[in-house]
Amino acid sequence: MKKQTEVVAALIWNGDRFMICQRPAHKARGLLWEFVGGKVEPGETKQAALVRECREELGVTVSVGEPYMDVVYDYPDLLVHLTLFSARIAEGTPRLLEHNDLRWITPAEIPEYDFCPADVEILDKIRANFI
Ligand SMILES: Nc1nc2c([nH]c(=O)n2[C@H]2C[C@H](O)[C@@H](COP(=O)(O)OP(=O)(O)OP(=O)(O)O)O2)c(=O)[nH]1
Ligand SMILES: [Mg+2]
Repeated sequence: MKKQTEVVAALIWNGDRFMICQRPAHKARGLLWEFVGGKVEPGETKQAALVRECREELGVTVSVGEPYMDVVYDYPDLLVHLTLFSARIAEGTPRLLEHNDLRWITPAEIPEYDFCPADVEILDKIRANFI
């Protein structure tokens, strides 16, 4: 049986737009869009992991809020348990230290992007909240 991998990610709003990031081409699920984040390391809290990942990937310090939603998704290579937290940027301006691209989009623009399959359920919830 595949071991479940804990992944954390950030839902960051700026007015009526939220941030999405395009995964680098060379990684699993390359060039698909996602929420910034990554795998929780052993001994680390989810919140601390999210702060670390946002520093590593975008060079910003985030303040982590409440969990917005969590999903489990069974990829061929990985069983992901993804927890998406509401977060805000406390310090810094996002830089592409790892990602291919970054956009701030409205919920109405969600269909224009190809997201990681695990995120689809989350994006449905975001859209539903803004209809
Ligand atoms: N960060 C992030 N990962 C996601 C999302 N949706 C989704 O299916 N994933 C998957 C993609 C990856 O296979 C897995 C782990 O994310 P990751 O590649 O960002 O992990 P990481 O930053 O720790 O990178 P690495 O050390 O494994 O290279 O979770 C999402 O919205 N954000
Ligand atoms: Mg990552």
